[in-house]
Amino acid sequence: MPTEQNIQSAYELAKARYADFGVDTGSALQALEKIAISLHCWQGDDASGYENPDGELTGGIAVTGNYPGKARTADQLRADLDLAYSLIPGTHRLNLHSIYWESDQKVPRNAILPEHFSGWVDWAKANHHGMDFNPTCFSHPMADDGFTLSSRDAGVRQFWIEHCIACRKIGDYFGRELGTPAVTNIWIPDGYKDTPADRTTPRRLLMEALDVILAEKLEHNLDAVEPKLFGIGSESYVTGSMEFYTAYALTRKVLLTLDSGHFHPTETIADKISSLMLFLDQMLLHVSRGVRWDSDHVVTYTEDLQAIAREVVRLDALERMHIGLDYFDASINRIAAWTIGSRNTLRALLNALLEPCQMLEDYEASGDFTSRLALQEEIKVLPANAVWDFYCLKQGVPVGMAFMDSIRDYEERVLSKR
Ligand SMILES: C[C@H](O)[C@H](O)[C@@H](O)C(=O)CO
Ligand SMILES: [Mn+2]
Repeated sequence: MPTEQNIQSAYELAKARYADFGVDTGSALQALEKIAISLHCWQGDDASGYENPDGELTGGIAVTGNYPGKARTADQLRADLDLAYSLIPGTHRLNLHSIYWESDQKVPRNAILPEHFSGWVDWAKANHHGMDFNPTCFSHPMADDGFTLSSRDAGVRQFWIEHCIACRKIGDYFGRELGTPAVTNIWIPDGYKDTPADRTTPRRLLMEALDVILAEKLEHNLDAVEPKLFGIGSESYVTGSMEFYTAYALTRKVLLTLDSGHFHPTETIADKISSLMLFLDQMLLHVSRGVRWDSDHVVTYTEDLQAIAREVVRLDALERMHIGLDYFDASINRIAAWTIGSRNTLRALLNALLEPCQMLEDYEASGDFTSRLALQEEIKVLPANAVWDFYCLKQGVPVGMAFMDSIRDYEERVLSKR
């Protein structure tokens, strides 16, 4: 492990190197410190929640693996999250799903109330986390035929409308209590395995249902809608497609969510952000990693991730972008999955903040594409990691792989005993 002295010296050298390109590493770190990533609670227990923890995960999403020690109670999940947050530099948010209520009795989804989440709010207050929220429109008998808000059955639609309205009110409660608005993100799994005869009716029903759900203005809640290209069992048609939700978000003035795993494998959301943000006020990103048919692998330091981070930073609109993680991996230590994905996302954002944008833009504006390419290649190998290590040191979190020591220790002391 590098000594503090070595980390400091490496940082000074990196600082001077970046200064040659007109980049101030100190300003980049100040900007990074303000970014709050929303950690997804469902990585901690394979999206089981407390309503029917041994039930099947449905809705065309899948968790594979059986790594020991998954959290089975809210207290366990919070303890696991505490460890993850302690290994990630900065102050971050929690993204909660509605099936993580706390109550002595089973609560029907259309009857959940703020009081069922007061334990989470107390914990978030004590630990300075903002919170975000999600209706859970899957893993439920009312979603068994694959349709929820766009179901042709009015009773089914009504149930999910009531659930989503209840969720928005809980989001508003989070926002009010924690002094930072909650983003309540609506994702539904609705779609057909095979070619539909009528593509319009489910979309019209979804549009009408969303209009009812979003009718009441809530001061502390921000609404978001999340498109998807396909899911397992909805390969041929998804009601909530990109075009549907883009048009919906633009006309209803809500946030559009882009999940980086929700598109064709060769399609990146990086190139969509600049276009959409010219027309949208705010956006939610679900940072994920698609691998073949799966949209939810742990976020690694890929070129795609770096390209997404560059677009977010170049927009100069970090206050208008909400950044959350979204993946499920039960084949490795779940706390490590949160930590690795979060640290990678932050590292990609730091790399983007260290980019000599002005130089690149000047070359481009003057038509000097040769120098633009030369500089783009040069900056790939500038010492960003020395700046990252220094940031971790200053934030009091482990540098490099040292975070694994805490995870192994916790695994031995706590997870192995569950
Ligand atoms: C569990 C989440 O609601 C889910 O991952 C959603 O955001 C999604 O991306 C579904 O594919
Ligand atoms: Mn998502």
